[in-house]
Amino acid sequence: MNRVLVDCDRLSVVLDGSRVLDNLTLQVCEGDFLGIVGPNGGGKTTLLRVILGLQKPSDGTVTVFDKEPGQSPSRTGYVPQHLVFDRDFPISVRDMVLMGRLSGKKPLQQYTKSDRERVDEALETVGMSALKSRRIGVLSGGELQRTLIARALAGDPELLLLDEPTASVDPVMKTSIYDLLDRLKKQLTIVLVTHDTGTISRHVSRVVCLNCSMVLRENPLATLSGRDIQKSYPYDVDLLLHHQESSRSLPEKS
Ligand SMILES: Nc1ncnc2c1ncn2[C@@H]1O[C@H](COP(=O)(O)OP(=O)(O)OP(=O)(O)O)[C@@H](O)[C@H]1O
Repeated sequence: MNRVLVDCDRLSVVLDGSRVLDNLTLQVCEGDFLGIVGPNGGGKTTLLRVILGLQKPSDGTVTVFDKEPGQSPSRTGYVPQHLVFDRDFPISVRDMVLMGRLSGKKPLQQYTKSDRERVDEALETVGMSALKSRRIGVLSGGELQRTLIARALAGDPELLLLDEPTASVDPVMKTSIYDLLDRLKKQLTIVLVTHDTGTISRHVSRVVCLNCSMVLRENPLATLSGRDIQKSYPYDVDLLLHHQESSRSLPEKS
């Protein structure tokens, strides 16, 4: 088995009196591309926040790179679901991506030539080089997502956590973000929170469902059925099971 990077053992998180995660046991190993699906409010973002050290567990233990969460910031890249910023603030795409090099720097320490080179590589990787001088406030949803992915990559992480990176992008940009993740998964361990249940099976190596009753079911992809995913959602979902050569729909509805 590959090295365990994230180890959640009987993790529970209670927020404002509600048990958001309940007794969750989960490992993320080096080389995994793990998809996390589940309904709105199912605790997906909370799980990422625990892994990042931004949310303390109420019960259970979590280690990330064999340490307490948050102790290895330069090894973990994060692409948040929501970015709150002033759209009029005059910061360029390149400046935003440079922030990915801040980890480990002392206050007011200058960026180096190698920081800037790494940023240009990250922009190239996500296909944003041509827009590097553009103000972030005018970017489209897909361009902003690519910028945020570049910012995460600029820190040279070993583990990349993405929270719904395709939530507000059109189908073409969605495909291109998945193409990018397919390339990145050869070098990085990836945890992807998404509602794209019909798409992810083509890309990820494993899927974890955090469902309405906050009970975790973890299945090897081969045994994850349409009914399993449908049970996690309070409404009908369309599912496609993709094999390497062909695809077929799963008509199961509970
Ligand atoms: N700081 C907080 N205080 C109280 N409740 C919170 C807090 N943060 C999150 N919650 C609640 O915890 C639950 C899980 O939230 P979380 O954002 O983890 O869900 P999610 O699965 O990522 O949802 P979505 O798919 O809508 O993004 C929600 O009901 C949310 O309102």
